[in-house]
Amino acid sequence: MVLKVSLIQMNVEYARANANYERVQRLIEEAVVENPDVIVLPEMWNVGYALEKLNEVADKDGRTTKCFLAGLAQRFHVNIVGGSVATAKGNAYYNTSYVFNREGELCSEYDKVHLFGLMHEDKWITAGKKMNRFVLDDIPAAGVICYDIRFPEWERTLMSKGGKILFVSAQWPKERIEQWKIMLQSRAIENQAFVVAVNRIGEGPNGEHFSGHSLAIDPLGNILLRVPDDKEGGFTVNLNMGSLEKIRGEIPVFSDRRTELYH
Ligand SMILES: NC(=O)CCC(=O)C(=O)O
Repeated sequence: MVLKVSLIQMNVEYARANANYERVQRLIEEAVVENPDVIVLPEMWNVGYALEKLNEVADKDGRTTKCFLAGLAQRFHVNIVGGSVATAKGNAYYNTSYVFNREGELCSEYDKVHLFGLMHEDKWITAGKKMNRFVLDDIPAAGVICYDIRFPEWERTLMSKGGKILFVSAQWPKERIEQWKIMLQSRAIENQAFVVAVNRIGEGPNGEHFSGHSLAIDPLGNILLRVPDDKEGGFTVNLNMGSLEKIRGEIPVFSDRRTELYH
């Protein structure tokens, strides 16, 4: 079985939610022409890292985003791994990811677990405490957000129940893009899973340059798609899901684990 995935690499306008919703809608409308099975968005695409303005711009209970993404998923009959958005829930702010299936049903809600101090995320955002596993078109998958990829034990835990695709949404600066690539290839190889990672482009509030470099990687670590740096659009890749069982059968890293020794 081949799964067609469209990576939406896009600029994010600082604190301008309406402009960003319009941009996502336009890019999804363009991407569906290629008839993808899954669409993937970057991190914090509703307002960027507008951390000091969260009281004005965070999406209350994610209501606007959920309604928006559910509507697009249903309208185009496509699964959407909705990157993440800044949300306000109770008295706290979160970096929240929503996943919708083709019927527009919410499959997962995940609050980023590892907060990135270098971009002051930990001062403003509350860390999540739950996993992000979901099933799309009968394929078990998991999702993480940006800095989460530096914690291989987190991805291992998420993928240890048979996950076949790891989705990553990010705002990862160009200056560390080589680390991004190496870590994503490592997460693919060690979990024998496809990795689909979408990074934003454009400039951040503290002078960061985000170049994109979104990637789709196969379970052997080969790069299937590298989106050109600084290019905006939907970029589509085919994942041959059939290749996975053979790879997992030949080198059974999950069943060869010695978890009794790992303390
Ligand atoms: N938004 C993020 O979590 C950025 C993580 C990052 O840049 C890193 O180097 O890690």
